[in-house]
Amino acid sequence: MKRECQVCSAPASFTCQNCAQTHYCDRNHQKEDWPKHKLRCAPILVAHNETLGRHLIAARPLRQGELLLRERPLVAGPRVGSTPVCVSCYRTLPGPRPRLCGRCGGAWVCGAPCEGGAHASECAALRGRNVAVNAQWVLPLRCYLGVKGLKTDPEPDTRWQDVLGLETHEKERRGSVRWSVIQRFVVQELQEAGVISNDAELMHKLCSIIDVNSFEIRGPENASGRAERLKGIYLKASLMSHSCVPNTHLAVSNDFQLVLRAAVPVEKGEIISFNYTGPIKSTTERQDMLSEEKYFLCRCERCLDPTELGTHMNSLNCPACHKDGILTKHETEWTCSNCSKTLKDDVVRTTIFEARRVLDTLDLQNQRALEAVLARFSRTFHPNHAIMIDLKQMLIERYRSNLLVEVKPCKKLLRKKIELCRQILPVIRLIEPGISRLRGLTLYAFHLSIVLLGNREFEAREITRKELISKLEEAEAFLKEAVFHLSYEPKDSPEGILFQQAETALKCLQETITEYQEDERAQEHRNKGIRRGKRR
Ligand SMILES: C[S@@+](CC[C@H](N)C(=O)[O-])C[C@H]1O[C@@H](n2cnc3c(N)ncnc32)[C@H](O)[C@@H]1O
Repeated sequence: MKRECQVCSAPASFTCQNCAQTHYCDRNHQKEDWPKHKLRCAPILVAHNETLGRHLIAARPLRQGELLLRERPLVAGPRVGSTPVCVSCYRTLPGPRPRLCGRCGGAWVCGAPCEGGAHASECAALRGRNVAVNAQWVLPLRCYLGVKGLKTDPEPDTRWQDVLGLETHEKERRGSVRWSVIQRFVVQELQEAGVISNDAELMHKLCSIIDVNSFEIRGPENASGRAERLKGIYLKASLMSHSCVPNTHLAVSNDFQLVLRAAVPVEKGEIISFNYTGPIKSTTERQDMLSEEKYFLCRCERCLDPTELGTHMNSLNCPACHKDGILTKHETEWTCSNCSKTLKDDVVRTTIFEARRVLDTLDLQNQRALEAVLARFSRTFHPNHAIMIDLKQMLIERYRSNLLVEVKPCKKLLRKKIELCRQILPVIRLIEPGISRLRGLTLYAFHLSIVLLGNREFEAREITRKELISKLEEAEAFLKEAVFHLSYEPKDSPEGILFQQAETALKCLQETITEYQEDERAQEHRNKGIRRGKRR
């Protein structure tokens, strides 16, 4: 195909290296066009097909870690089911009697500066109406006011037009439980408040758009370290399709900037994906979430494989032949790999549902309770079942906190923590190939326990210095890998802060290893001298 210069339409001999989509006749025209071109230059393109609808693909081969997209949300706000947060800065409200906005009189804010900011748009709409703001409808109302602004604002933000073009799945949603909940707690309340009058249909559409397209973002921490989860609409990122084995790493910084990178090398034309459900869910759970909330059936390699890529995150132990047989799902039935036992799908679903209920109500501070549930569930679930991996992560976190308060970290606890990390790391590697936040965090926890245990064992003369060095070298390899994964986290996020600690820890560990190696060499030298002396 003949290529034309973007500026003068002459035959083009240069191509933009980043997007591989725009061409120029010479470098001067490329430079001249850059201020305009940089606004839409990205190595990913919007494509369309029957199954996925609009989706993103790689415009050229992508390297691991390569930046694909940086985007700010068009709008953000509290998510449904949020605890009361300040409607402007989103910090969890302090104390039992938070302050009401002095202008609209209906929204909780944490102080006078928060009466403007993100709250400004609905504040103006609610003024004089004597309405108590409900966190459930703050984000839908913001979207509604943005869309309305297309007609009423003297200089409207045309991006709201694009919001109206986002996927809604309205047909599937109409008449559903979700539809009734929105009718009751969003549409009806806003109609009663006199804010949306005859616009019930538009409000339903906007709520559908939020449910199908929004991203979860972490709000800022309040003084006690608590952060609320929020929702934001990112116009370009929302075109990305789902895969249970995604090829991107997605991070959102404290100022809500979304940064998307290639988690693995990606070929030109390959679909760009991320995991809508989060990684630690079984196929049964992911499929339910995706069909109930996103209205599609995932057909990715992980979902189609009854063993979930060999991880067995969806497998149960056979109740007939116990741990020898593994039950996996085939069509609508679960069959044992070892005997003729079968289970009906609804029986397994009830088991998973009950187990999740137990997990949701567990006291995470109680190590013994967590260990008891792990032991109990290990009779039913494969050791790598998503529920078991979740529990193991909870225990790793519990052990970490318990170890922090000990002057001399308990060896038994360290061994338990190491064992759990060892068990979950291979699973994470398979379901989150390439750059992975979860892998970075687990590797960091893993390395630290190996170092602490090695030191304790060496102090107690249970291992030699040589053995300690080899343990520290093992920890160093894990820490290096943790640093690699965490280096892609936003600097101001908890994971980004851990990255800085990990980098410092790596330097210290390398120095310690060098010191021990020198001591070891000096010792060997002395020993050789002694042996020579004895021979003489
Ligand atoms: C956030 S939107 C993505 C953009 C959307 N495809 C569009 O055309 O606007 C999510 C919707 O995309 C479709 N989708 C995303 N990933 C999919 C997948 N792996 N298989 C089938 N449909 C998918 C589903 O309809 C889903 O509800």
